[in-house]
Amino acid sequence: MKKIRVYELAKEAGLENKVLVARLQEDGYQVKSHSSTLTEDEAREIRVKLGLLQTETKEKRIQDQGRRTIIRRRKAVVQPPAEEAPAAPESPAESTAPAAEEAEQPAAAPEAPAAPAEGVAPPVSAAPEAGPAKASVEAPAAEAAPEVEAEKAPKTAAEEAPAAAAEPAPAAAEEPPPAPATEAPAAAAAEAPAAEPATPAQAPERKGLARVIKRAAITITPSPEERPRPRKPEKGKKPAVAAGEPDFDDAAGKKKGKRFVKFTPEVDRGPAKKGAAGKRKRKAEVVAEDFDELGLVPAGVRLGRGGRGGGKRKQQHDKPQFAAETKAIKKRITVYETISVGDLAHRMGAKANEVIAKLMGLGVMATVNQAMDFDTAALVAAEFGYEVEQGKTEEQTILTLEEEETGGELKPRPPVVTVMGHVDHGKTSILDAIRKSDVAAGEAGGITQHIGAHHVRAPQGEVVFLDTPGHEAFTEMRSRGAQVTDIVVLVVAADDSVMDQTREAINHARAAEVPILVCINKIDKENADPMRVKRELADLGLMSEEWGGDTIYCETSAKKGIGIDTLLDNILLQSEVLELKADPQRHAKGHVIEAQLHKGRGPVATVLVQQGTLRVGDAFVAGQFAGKVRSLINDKGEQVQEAGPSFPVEIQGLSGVPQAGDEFIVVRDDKMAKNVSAERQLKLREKELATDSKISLENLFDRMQEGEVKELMVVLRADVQGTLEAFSSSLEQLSTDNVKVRVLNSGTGTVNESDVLLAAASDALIIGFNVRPNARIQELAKREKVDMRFYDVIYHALEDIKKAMEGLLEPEFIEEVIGTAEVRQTFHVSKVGTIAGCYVTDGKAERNAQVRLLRDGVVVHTGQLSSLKRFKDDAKEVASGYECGISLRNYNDIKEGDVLEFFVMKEIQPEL
Ligand SMILES: Nc1nc2c(ncn2[C@@H]2O[C@H](COP(=O)(O)OP(=O)(O)OP(=O)(O)O)[C@@H](O)[C@H]2O)c(=O)[nH]1
Repeated sequence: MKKIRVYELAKEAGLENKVLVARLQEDGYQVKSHSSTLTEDEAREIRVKLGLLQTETKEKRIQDQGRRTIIRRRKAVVQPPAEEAPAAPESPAESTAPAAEEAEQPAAAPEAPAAPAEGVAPPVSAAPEAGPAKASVEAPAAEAAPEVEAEKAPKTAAEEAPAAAAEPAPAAAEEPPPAPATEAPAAAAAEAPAAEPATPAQAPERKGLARVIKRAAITITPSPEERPRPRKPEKGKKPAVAAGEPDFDDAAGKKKGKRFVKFTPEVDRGPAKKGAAGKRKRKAEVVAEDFDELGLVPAGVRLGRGGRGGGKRKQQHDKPQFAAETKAIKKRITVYETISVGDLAHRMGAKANEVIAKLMGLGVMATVNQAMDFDTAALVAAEFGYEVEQGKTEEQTILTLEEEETGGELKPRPPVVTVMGHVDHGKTSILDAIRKSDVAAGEAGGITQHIGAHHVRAPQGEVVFLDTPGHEAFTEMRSRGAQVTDIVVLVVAADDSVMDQTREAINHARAAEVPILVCINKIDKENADPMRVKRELADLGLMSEEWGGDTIYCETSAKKGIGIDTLLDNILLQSEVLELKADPQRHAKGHVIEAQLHKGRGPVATVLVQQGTLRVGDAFVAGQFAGKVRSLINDKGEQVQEAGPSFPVEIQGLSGVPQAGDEFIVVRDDKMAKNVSAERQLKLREKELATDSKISLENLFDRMQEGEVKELMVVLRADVQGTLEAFSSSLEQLSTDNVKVRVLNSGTGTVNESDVLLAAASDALIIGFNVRPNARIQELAKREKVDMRFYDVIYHALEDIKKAMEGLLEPEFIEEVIGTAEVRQTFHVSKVGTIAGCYVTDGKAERNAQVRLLRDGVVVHTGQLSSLKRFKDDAKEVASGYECGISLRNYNDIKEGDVLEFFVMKEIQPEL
């Protein structure tokens, strides 16, 4: 027999796995997790409950109903309706439980007769009412009073509204009316205005149900607490309305429904979706539900579906079902990772000030935009009587589905290559030469469309080249989590030697653990000396195969087209070793290589498919944007219908422009794509507000303790090579059994952008000696949350790192740069020394601040001011945009173009 997994049903019902699992467990199914299996019969039963059989034909539904009816009849056989009916009146003022029972009884009475006559319909109507009433009592009630249809009620009630203990009463009131109208009032007496004469509803099966709806609407009028929540009755009604399904009856008024819909984030909406109407409703609600599920909708904010045609009916169906749960749930807030103070207040319907006050009470100082973690949010929410629950994101659901997705077999895929090297060593020329050897390009008349990557079909095989040569782009992609390159081709000019960027490229490729293939270019040049290049590279650990190493070397002349074939051969050889494979049958997944807003076509993105096959019409998420593939264009500018693994294609159909390096993933449908997109946008916002998680000397020890850090990676910069070497060797000696210290990249001169990107991508620290980064780099580091530390003395840096590794680093002071000034002119005044005529470019210059003199980003001197003047007057401080005269204490070597950086040391308050 075919087994069906819970998550499949959850997917069908658009429910979260855990919600469905909980519900099934509640219903007595033997399920443990979303991957538990169910028999077909069980699945069918559940689908009926969840309203998923709505799409079936009428006849089928009728059959379903019939099945149910049969069950009921069984009970009907036992029927003691008449007896129970009388019982009801006796326990009028009882608590909910009794009320429920009573409700059932009366319901049973009327139904019993109806059932035989019409089948399912009548019982349904009765059931719904009883259901809500029983919520808590359900099971026992059903058994105890083997009423015919009452059963249904308990079932549905159980599924939908365990929480609705208090409300059931009113519902019950409605139900009883039919047969023992008198009892109804009695039972409901305590609770109920709801007791309105629902009687007519039961009499005629479907018609009656329809009527009930109207009444239900009337019922709503009672005070909010008493609102009857007739869930099951809907079943009866639905059939009437929507092709006789056994669903439910929206006894609840439209108004009610709207109200409830607002709050219910993860309420099981399954049942509501039953009928054909349910389907429609589902669509109409998509947005509201999605946002609600995501917790994006603050409590109290209506997620109304507007007054569009059909909407009302849909609402009615939902409402009753959620009604019971609503009360409990509206006091619950779903938080994913963090939530801002403002958001939390909004969702609780409280003022941000109140929340801030509570936080202060807890010893936390926060601003309205500050993010709180889950635990803090839970504490604060509790103070307001709210419960906070950890949200499970749709993204996690995707991951689970992905894991469970059984695709086809893994097939070999072409390698993806990035070309790196020093400026002018010939990267672009090599790419051009390779492109010329592309058979397909030749066929297409050499017309190529620049889409950021090209797929070369050489006689030797297929290779994909990324068109963004250089290690910066490579590392920037990697810092965004995109590891798309399989092989790095390192271009070194034979007439030149290993240069700075050659070294950087090697370090970047190594940090990404991507194999390097060396291409010695420009061998046509007279002064070409490939051997020298090989020797230099061997010193850097890239030993050629012919010398016993494992690095493949090839020699080319991009200009003359020499060696290009060999280069391609070698790339394919290397890729064979890597055994690159992908499953073309899965949902497509890959990364955005580049994206832009095109004038006529809107947002377009070039993606590299890494897994599965991407097809026109696929719903997808790229970064924080959702979309549906409208068209696919390959690197030759041709429209294609699909793209398999390693193929770069340009897609149209995005809702926004993603960033290079963003993940691209095809999902089940548009709805899921939108959900994930909304989730990501929310997360991004939260992340921006949240504190960083990157490595820093302060958090090093904690992260070591948590086992997150096994290797401390460092990017070094110093004014002179000697310092670098001395520091590197001492630093590596700090390695312990638990943590290895590794220098990722080092170089002379100040910190540059690629250092920051490398550190960000590799979770590394940047340490500089006598160098200072410019404002742009500081800004970038801040954005990428990279910890940069600057020292004058090697010993201090080593001491800090050692302390940090031992958890003893207690930063008491932190340097705060308050301003910078540019030296525009210098004057020498005898007995005073050099006076610098400066222009304050940023912040302010302060007489008592410390100052650092920078020349080309390198610290030349650090000390204090001896004077700060505005014209002839001494000044305490000079603001940005003004000129001033500055002299430094005991230092005269100031030159035009130097930069003065003013800073103060601020004491850090120890954390409580
Ligand atoms: N003689 C000779 N010149 C070459 C060869 N390859 C490239 N060149 C020349 O070297 C110069 C730089 O080549 P590019 O391909 O632009 O180098 P690049 O590494 O892409 O340079 P950037 O994009 O600036 O980083 C150009 O003038 C090319 O014509 C070669 O194999 N032989």
